[in-house]
Amino acid sequence: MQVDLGNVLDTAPAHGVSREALDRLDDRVAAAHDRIERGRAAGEHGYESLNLPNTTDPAAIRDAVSRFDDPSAVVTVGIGGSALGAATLTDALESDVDAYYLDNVDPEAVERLLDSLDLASTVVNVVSRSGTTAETLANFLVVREAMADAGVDWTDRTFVTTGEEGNLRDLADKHDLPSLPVPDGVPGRFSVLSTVGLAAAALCGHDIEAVLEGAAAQEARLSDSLFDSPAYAYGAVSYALAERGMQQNAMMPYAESLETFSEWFAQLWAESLGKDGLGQTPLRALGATDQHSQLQLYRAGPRDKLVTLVRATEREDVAIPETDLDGLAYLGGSSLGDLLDAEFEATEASLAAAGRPSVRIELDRVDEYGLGELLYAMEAACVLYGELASVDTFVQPAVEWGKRAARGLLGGGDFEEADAVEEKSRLVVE
Ligand SMILES: O=P(O)(O)OC[C@H]1O[C@H](O)[C@H](O)[C@@H](O)[C@@H]1O
Repeated sequence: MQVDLGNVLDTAPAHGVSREALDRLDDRVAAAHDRIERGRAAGEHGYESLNLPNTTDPAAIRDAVSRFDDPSAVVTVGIGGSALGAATLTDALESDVDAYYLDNVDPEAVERLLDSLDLASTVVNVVSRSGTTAETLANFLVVREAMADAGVDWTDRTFVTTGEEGNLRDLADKHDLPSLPVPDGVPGRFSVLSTVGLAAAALCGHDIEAVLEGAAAQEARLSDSLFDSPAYAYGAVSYALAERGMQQNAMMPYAESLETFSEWFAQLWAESLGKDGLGQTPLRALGATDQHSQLQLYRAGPRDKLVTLVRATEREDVAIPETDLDGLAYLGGSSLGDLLDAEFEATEASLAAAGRPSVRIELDRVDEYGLGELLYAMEAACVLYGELASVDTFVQPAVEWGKRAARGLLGGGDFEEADAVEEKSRLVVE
């Protein structure tokens, strides 16, 4: 994996993040790296996430799921970091096992999925670090009822990944369900390289060892200079640009297989860095599709965006047939991959021509190793950014207000937040 900052330097006159600015920032990167390494060595909360390539035991994961031989489908019931990491992996990789995610409580979507499944050959993978998340527990109760209605013993088809306490752990213990622990000191959005993200991938037959090898390769590149670490190069440039007004970061992979990765990145970046009135808003985009949807704004709208362009340099390809159709001869004889690459490079150059910064991230392939590199590098980039911005990267207190309000509205407790919902003013136009 490599990170190319060339476009940032080419557009430096428009935003000020020049080579000299990066040289000046590098001393702060060195200090941040030192803090990160001390946190990792001490197994401190959050920093422990960057130790996962060495602490996750893939054999234990494989052993725990081994009882489920040859499922037709895996339904992961979880939300946020308990679903998006696993989904990034299974949505990016091919498998004979269908992977689905119940990470919302939209009744029509839940019913549509359950009606489509052969529950007798489906594994239900329930994931919750806290074991108390309302959406996850509600969906699990619905899925369990559906299995009963289908004459399926839910205890035969359910796997649990959760913490040492909470409703889910109690349920797993009571019914002796196969389960895995979640690692201490690893927030959900940083947990893809642990049991949380890798159990579903293992159930789908993916090479989770290769995912960890890719992650370890990027861990080995962490250094006291942004110029020696792709992860730190990305984190430092994202921070420097945000400091100079690039308050948004459009994650735009040129690979359908990385579309879910953008959703995972959005949680990682938003929940980690959106603190104390600071942060960089992650936008989800897809190349080449969103050239025809978002590029107008990125190129000619407010000068407040970094665009992150991601691609694999090796992929399967499809030839474009030769044609005698007027005006289309230039397409014939090339390939869809050639066209995708041309669009990628044209978008990058188009942004540069308008003084808009972009960073190019290139993987060799979108395979388990490449995904491990990319996921680890983004996590390390995020941790570095948080150090440079002096925010508390590993907590997310702002999500609690809404949880208490929702719980109060459902009668789950006496919460003043629920009262605030009731008292909210309305201005309805019909
Ligand atoms: O894994 P769980 O405890 O169920 O939490 C699931 C998600 O919900 C929380 O509200 C946090 O915002 C996320 O960081 C977390 O990943």
